[in-house]
Amino acid sequence: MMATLRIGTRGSALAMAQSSWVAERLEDAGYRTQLVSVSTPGDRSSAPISEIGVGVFTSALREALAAGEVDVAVHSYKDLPTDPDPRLSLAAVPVREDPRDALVARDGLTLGELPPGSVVGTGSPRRAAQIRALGLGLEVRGIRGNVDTRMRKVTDGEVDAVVLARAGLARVGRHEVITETLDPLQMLPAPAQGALAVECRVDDVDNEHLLQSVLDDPASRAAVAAERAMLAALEAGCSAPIGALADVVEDLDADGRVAQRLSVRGVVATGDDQLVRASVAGETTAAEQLGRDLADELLDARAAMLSGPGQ
Ligand SMILES: NCc1[nH]cc(CCC(=O)O)c1CC(=O)O
Repeated sequence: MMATLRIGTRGSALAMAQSSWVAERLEDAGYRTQLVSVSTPGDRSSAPISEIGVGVFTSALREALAAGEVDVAVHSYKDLPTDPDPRLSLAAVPVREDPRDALVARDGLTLGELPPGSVVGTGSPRRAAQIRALGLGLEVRGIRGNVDTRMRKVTDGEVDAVVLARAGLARVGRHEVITETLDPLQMLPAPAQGALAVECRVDDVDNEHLLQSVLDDPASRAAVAAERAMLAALEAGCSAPIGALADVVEDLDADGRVAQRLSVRGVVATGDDQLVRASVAGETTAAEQLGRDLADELLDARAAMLSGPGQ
């Protein structure tokens, strides 16, 4: 008789939706699962993420996994620190949800329809910098809280709109509140947004193979690897004003054959709300190198902008 896989999860609606989704895939493949709730300091605090730190949502789950209290940890990939944990293995990156950001605005409005002076609530420096750079005269106000708390600020009239990950809304079945899905040309998502990271202990090799064979999606893994390598090379955490999005695209190779390539875009805010953008493309098998190349391009472009002729 096979042992039951204990899946560690945070108690939030989003975390429960994500770990239940993973549990269902495993059950469908014939494995028995059990969800084990793990509470984290990030769930208990309402301070800004920039104060409580990267990894606040994920470290308690990782500790429970490393200690053998659970066999599988399911994280929102974008919440994981870039430093690898040598005790753990990234067994699977399941097929990614829509990575884009979404606007939830009063009266069904889109970004372009919000009158100048409208207040957009977001605690994310990445989202704030990109909203300001649109030049629409929108005011950004820092807010935090779970998906429901943030949406309530719109219905209560405290802000005119909020920006949230589309994937988070979709996973909790609330995508109908979205008034506009933001084009990545205007709003590049956080590296790994919309993707899950499924971890197990590094020495739990059978479990690692099982999780990989049932759950891993190589295209999602490659895209996210490039975005995270860019982030790591820029030595920034999840709350930094950095966006990235990699897409697997069909392209013609040197011999005119259709081949899969990875196209990666990145954006960095300079601190005075100017944005620096760059993009690279290459082999999906070289995802991490592509991410590092993109980081180099962004750093060069930023240096050129900061030292260039002022206006
Ligand atoms: N930082 C919190 C967080 N972590 C993951 C998601 C959404 C799901 C995802 O991006 O995978 C969210 C909420 C949000 O950014 O709106």
